[in-house]
Amino acid sequence: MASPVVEVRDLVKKFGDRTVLNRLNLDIGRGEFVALLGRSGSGKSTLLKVLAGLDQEVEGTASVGGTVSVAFQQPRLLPWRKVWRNIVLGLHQDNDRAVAEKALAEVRLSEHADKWPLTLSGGEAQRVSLARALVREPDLLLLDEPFGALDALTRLAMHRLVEDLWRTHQPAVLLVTHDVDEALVLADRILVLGEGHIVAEHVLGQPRPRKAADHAEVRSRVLADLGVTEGAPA
Ligand SMILES: Nc1ncnc2c1ncn2[C@@H]1O[C@H](COP(=O)(O)OP(=O)(O)OP(=O)(O)O)[C@@H](O)[C@H]1O
Repeated sequence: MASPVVEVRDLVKKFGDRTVLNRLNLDIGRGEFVALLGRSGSGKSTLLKVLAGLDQEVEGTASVGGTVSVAFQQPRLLPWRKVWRNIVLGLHQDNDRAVAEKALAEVRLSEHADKWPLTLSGGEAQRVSLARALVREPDLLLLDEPFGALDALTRLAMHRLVEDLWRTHQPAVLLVTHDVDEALVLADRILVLGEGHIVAEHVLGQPRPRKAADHAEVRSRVLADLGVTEGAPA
């Protein structure tokens, strides 16, 4: 892989006596879209926190070549700042309304610039959160179950939006999800976390959009990796 944006080598993360990540290795290429699946408690969010630089008490190395933005399941907007000010919060040009408006147009929320976050729907708030992440033009975008709290139709619309934004901005993406179908639609590569490290990798075919039929076989294999009997929820 030419100059990976993420290089993780023998990463170990312990909480007290408990080893959550155990000699984990991972490379992500520039502009690559990777989905990370794993059973509840397998350490997905822990890995994202390490990559975001929020947890540095680890053994091994986790290097990121460039800037990182994170979007979480909960949008985490500041309720006392209008939507546009949330987007540019902390940027060096954080009074730059034009920057915020461009980002809002990209997530199709132009008319919401002057609203308060608490007046937004869940899907709208999540789009603001994406705009805030992308306005920093990150080399790596970490998405921690960003669509998990949304209804099914909104989630489908978000998938299309994220794919558009990914094509426009071309960050590498690491998406944590419980939804195998979401991973199949969005990712170039699906990784399965178990026993503290990557236990399976599935490379998905190009070009996009792939056909549903092409997904069926990979879907079965990912579910088997997760120890889920097909037909049962992951
Ligand atoms: N700050 C902490 N202190 C102690 N234990 C923690 C801490 N953070 C996470 N853990 C433990 O580490 C394990 C992995 O947690 P993590 O949140 O990374 O899992 P996950 O795969 O993201 O789970 P889920 O899919 O349910 O969100 C869990 O057993 C959790 O209880």
